[in-house]
Amino acid sequence: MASARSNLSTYDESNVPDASPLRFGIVVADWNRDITHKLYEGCFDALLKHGATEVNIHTVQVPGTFELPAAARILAGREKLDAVICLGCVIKGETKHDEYINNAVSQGLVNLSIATGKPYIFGVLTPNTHEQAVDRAGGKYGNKGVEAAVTAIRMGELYRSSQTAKKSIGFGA
Ligand SMILES: Nc1c(NC[C@H](O)[C@H](O)[C@H](O)CO)[nH]c(=O)[nH]c1=O
Ligand SMILES: CC(=O)[C@@H](O)COP(=O)(O)O
Repeated sequence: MASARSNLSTYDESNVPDASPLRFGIVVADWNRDITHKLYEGCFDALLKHGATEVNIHTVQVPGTFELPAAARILAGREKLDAVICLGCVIKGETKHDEYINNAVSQGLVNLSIATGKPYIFGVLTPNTHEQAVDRAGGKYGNKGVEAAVTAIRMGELYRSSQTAKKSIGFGA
């Protein structure tokens, strides 16, 4: 459903678990930083709103969206995390470069999620214009960073409970 019909910042709060036990990574791309920093603000505030603590939110910045999967994997190897949120904005140019970035990053993050069992969240805007990005970074269609945070809380809780179950029946983490 298009963002115009389903605001990115609107969700069922009763469906969001307590985030206080959860540990999050956030990786933010510098490209289009006027947009990505708005995504980060929305994401960070949404995590805190649902109980996450600042000490459990680990943030790194990378040059561009293409670097998000590698940095996310590095961060997940350095910190014990229940979910890793990746924030970027790839605005269509004259060539197909945007398609190569977006396809690589989306595939990379889903591959990481499936291979590791840990949720890597795709918080990347792929607009045709800067205006479309503004609309989705705290504008009239909400904030993609909020959507990414809520997804990370729900998936992070699922991951953490799976790790707890493993320990309870004797499997290592
Ligand atoms: N054009 C955009 C880029 N391009 C840079 C790539 O993400 C990458 O850093 C470079 O290809 C070197 O590996 N990145 C964005 O995040 N957004 C863009 O619109
Ligand atoms: C998506 C991008 O990397 C963008 O800056 C490329 O622009 P262009 O396709 O006009 O070279």
